[in-house]
Order: sequence, then structure tokens, then C-alpha cells
Amino acid sequence: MVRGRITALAVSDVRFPTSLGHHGSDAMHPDPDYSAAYVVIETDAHDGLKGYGLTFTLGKGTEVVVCAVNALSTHVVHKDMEEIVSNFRNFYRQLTSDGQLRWIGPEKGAVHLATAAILNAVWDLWAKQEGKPLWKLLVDMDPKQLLSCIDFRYITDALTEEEAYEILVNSLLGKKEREEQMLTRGYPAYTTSCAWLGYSDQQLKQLCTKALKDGWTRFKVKVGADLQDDIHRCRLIREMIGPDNILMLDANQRWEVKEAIEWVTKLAEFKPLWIEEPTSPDDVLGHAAISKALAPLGIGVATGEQCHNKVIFKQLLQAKALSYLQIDSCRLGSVNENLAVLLMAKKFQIPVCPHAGGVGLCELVQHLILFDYIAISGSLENRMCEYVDHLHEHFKYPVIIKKACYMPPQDAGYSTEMKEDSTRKYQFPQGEVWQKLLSGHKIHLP
Ligand SMILES: C[C@H](O)[C@@H](O)CC(=O)C(=O)O
Ligand SMILES: [Mg+2]
Repeated sequence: MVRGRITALAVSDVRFPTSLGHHGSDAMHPDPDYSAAYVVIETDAHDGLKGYGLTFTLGKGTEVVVCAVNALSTHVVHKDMEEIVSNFRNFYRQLTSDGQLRWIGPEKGAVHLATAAILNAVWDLWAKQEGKPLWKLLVDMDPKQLLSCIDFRYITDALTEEEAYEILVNSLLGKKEREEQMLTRGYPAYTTSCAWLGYSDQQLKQLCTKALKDGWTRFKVKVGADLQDDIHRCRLIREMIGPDNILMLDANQRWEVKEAIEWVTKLAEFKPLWIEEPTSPDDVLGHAAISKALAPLGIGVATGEQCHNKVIFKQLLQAKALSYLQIDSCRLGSVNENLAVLLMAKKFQIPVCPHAGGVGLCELVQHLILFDYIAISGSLENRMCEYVDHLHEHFKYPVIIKKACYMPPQDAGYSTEMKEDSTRKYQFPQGEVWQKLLSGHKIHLP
């Protein structure tokens, strides 16, 4: 049972120096330090439970998101958990509609990342209080309760609450069987870990050989900085994985619209399934033009990891601008806004292939995609969830991958809690890892 009044909200700036090993590097982000604005909420309930939430950042700027979390905290502290979750849609709207703070959004940028971190903590706490992993909490909710978590403002021209209800009711058929199937087989994943842009050929070959041995069949490679290098790397990886495994490309917004079409056409011989983020994430019509031009080559457009909110997703769907929709558990306004996007994707019949990786994104988004399969989409066709093999050791309940599939988490909560030792050591700038780095010491990192 949900219980307690929120008595405290603390937020910290936790950064991992991943740029030292070029992990996570791409054509626009050559030196990311995978980081998080990490939120902990406490209540006056005598159960010892806390809610943990985060949003993902790339290092610098995390302090801005931390400020935004603090600015929003007045809407959270002293709130009753029962009051929040019994009208979650209202609470979501309260956080996103602060009459002064919305001016620095609305529902985008640092303030929306902060909303995500806070709400992720609330969902974690709710699931823990119910003694269920988050995906199961969602699966066990009836359609009305699920809908009461969603703010439909600005999307009713694409999806009404009545239509969303119908989708959820229709998906009740076969739900139990799909849950069983997930528990035994898990949700299919693909890996991005072999081919970050800053990795050498030798590293790429080594990682790819190991991934193939571990049973991976779907691979994503970073492109976009240099065409000849892309051709070289795509050839290398295609030769390694063979003609039958799946290859995806990710340009991280590097190109103009026309340039994207020309560049990807030159990579078509490597038979990529999709080109991800070919251009600005805000350019809905640009994505539509790229989609139309690449469709005859059998290449789809994927995007979403930097889509600010449900309105951008709505327009991408309405404009037939994407073939694969990539929700992000920490950029959209937590589970609440992701539910809206999952339902829109179902209505427009576009497969959802979530963005994961970063720090903690795999831990969180697995819950959403499991729920999507069991209670909304009912399909695995053309669907897979990203996996990146970094930083899981810092989480108390890390993801479990078996045969290249996410196995449903069994621990209560949203898998958001980090180990205390990790948050202490990697706190920026006072944690011991950063103190050593900032004073010029070399450190050994896994
Ligand atoms: C900067 C991040 O590592 C980004 O490259 C991640 C990404 O685009 C993906 O995982 O997809
Ligand atoms: Mg990407």
C-alpha cells in the first residue's frame, strides 16, 4: 500500500569519467562523461523505504539539472504519496506547469530532465511500497488507473483518452501469456558497445568477436563524422557479423537533411536497418523527408533519445517521419509521459525500440519496454531494446542479460538505486575519483 508524506528530497551530481576510454563517443559527443542528476526522496512512513531517481547527462551541465531539481522540489516535499499517485496526472501537470519555472521549458531542456529525475524517484518509491518491480506494478494496473497517470494535454488531436482506453482494453487478451513469455525468454536487445566512434579498429574487432560469442545478433555502429571512415568501419563490422545479423547506424544529429540522404545512400550497401538521429531532433519535416528518400533503399529512420516531449513524438508520428520510435526513460517526463508515447506509437503502428545505455538507462527502460510488450503492443516484430555494457556495477539491482535478452527484474522498484559507495566516490567534484583526476593523478578505471 502506498503510504507516507515526503519529508526530504536530496539531489547530487554523480559523474563517471567515461570519456577517458572514449566510451559513449559519437559524431557530436566525442568525450561524454556519463553522469546523472541523482535524486533520493524520503517519507515519514516507518518502512525505511526511499525512492531513487535519476536523469542522464554527459558531464558538464549536470549542475544545471541539479539546480532545476532543487527549484522543483517545493512541489514535492510535504506531499502525501497517496495524494500523488491517486491523481498522478495532476501531480505531473503541477510539476510541468509551475507558473515561473515553465518559462525555462516548457517540458523541455534542463527543467524537464529534472522533472524526469524527480518522477522516476516517485515511481521507484511507489513500486517499492507495493513490493513489485515497476514493470509488474504497471502490468497489474487496470486501464483506468494507467490512464489516470497520463496528462493528455496537447496530444488529443492524435490520441484521445477514449482511444487509449480502447487500446489498453484490447491488449488485455493474451496479457498473462506474454508475461510468462517475458519471464522465461526476456525481451530482445541489441548492442551499441562494440562500435563507439572513438574506438580503434582493433577494439571494434575484439568487442565484436566477444559479442558474437555471447550470442548478440544485432549491432549498432556510430557514423557521421567522416564518410570514408564510416565506409571502412561499416565494412569491417558487416564482414565480422555476416549478412544475416542486423546492423543499425547512428549519426547523433550530425547532418543537414540533404546531406543525410546522400551520406546514408552511400552506406546502403552495408544493409543497415535504420539510420538513427540523422539530423536535428526538432526537425520533424526534415525527418519526414529523409524517411521518404531512404524508404526505397529499405532503410528506416529511428529517433527519440533527444525528443523533448510527447508533442514532438506526436508530430513525428503524424508526419510519418520515423519507422522506429526510441523512447528515453530519463528525457521524457518519467513513466507518465512515456506511457502517453507508447500508446501513441501503438495507435500509429510504429515499433518502439528504446534508447538505453548511458548510466542507468538500461536499468530503467527495461521496465517500460516489458510493460509495452505485455500490456500495449503485444508484438516483438521489428522491436528490440538497446543495451550498452557500461557502469552497471554501480547499481544495486543491475540489469540481467541472457542470450542477448533483458530478463525481467524481480526486485521491487524501478532499478534506479545506485550503490552508496559509488555515489560517494563519483560525486562531482568532491568524490575521491574526481579529486584524484582534478589534481592530475592517473587513475585505473574498469
Ligand atoms: C553520447 C551518447 O553516448 C550517445 O552516443 C548515445 C546514443 O546515441 C545511443 O546510445 O544511441
Ligand atoms: Mg543514439
